[in-house]
Amino acid sequence: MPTPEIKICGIREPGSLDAAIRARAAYAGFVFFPKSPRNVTPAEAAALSARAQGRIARVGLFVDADDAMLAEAMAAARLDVLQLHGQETPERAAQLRARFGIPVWKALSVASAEDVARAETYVGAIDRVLFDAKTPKGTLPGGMGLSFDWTLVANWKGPMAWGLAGGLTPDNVAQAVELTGAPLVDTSSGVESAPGVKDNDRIAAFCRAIQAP
Ligand SMILES: O=C(O)c1ccccc1NCC(=O)[C@H](O)[C@H](O)COP(=O)(O)O
Repeated sequence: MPTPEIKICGIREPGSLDAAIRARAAYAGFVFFPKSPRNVTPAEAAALSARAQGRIARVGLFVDADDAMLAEAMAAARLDVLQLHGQETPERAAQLRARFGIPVWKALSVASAEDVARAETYVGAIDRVLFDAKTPKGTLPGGMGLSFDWTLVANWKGPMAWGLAGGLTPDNVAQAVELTGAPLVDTSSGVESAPGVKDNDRIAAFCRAIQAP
């Protein structure tokens, strides 16, 4: 089985970015969502983005963001990928993909087979679906350290690229990859010491757990 690509999400500090790069993660995620403990301002993202340039791909994460917020973040942070983590419809995803001309990923929250099947409705609108855990009403729509039943996406053969997120840690990511065959894994709280505080040793351990020596 090929080694999955790795995305470390919710990076706010240069040291965490460097740790992700050293650990050979493919993607660094910057969260543009003021309610998140991982939120970055466009100015903070611009500095991180400059440091990341050419070393790791930059994913901007948004939750039902309006056009003005997206445009400001895009201009500041020179993002490589747009990740939509709210209730964005296929039409909205397609519109943003056309407007910004970069790949769009859509996170879908999963608790049942029907949730997984919703990916089909995004064919032609997105470049990758990220299956993430459903979170309780009134909490953040991601980054909560919750996982879902991985058998729902085991060896998923859908019409687009995909990735697995939700509750992945250095201790369980190898098992998750073994069970699902996910081509990309995404973690945030699993490599933190507190909400919004990345732990460089955990970033390294997470990547090591699924990479060939
Ligand atoms: O991380 C956040 O704070 C966040 C806030 C709002 C929407 C999504 C958010 N994170 C999404 C991610 O990309 C996470 O990596 C994914 O949900 C998995 O999180 P975790 O279970 O903490 O690894």
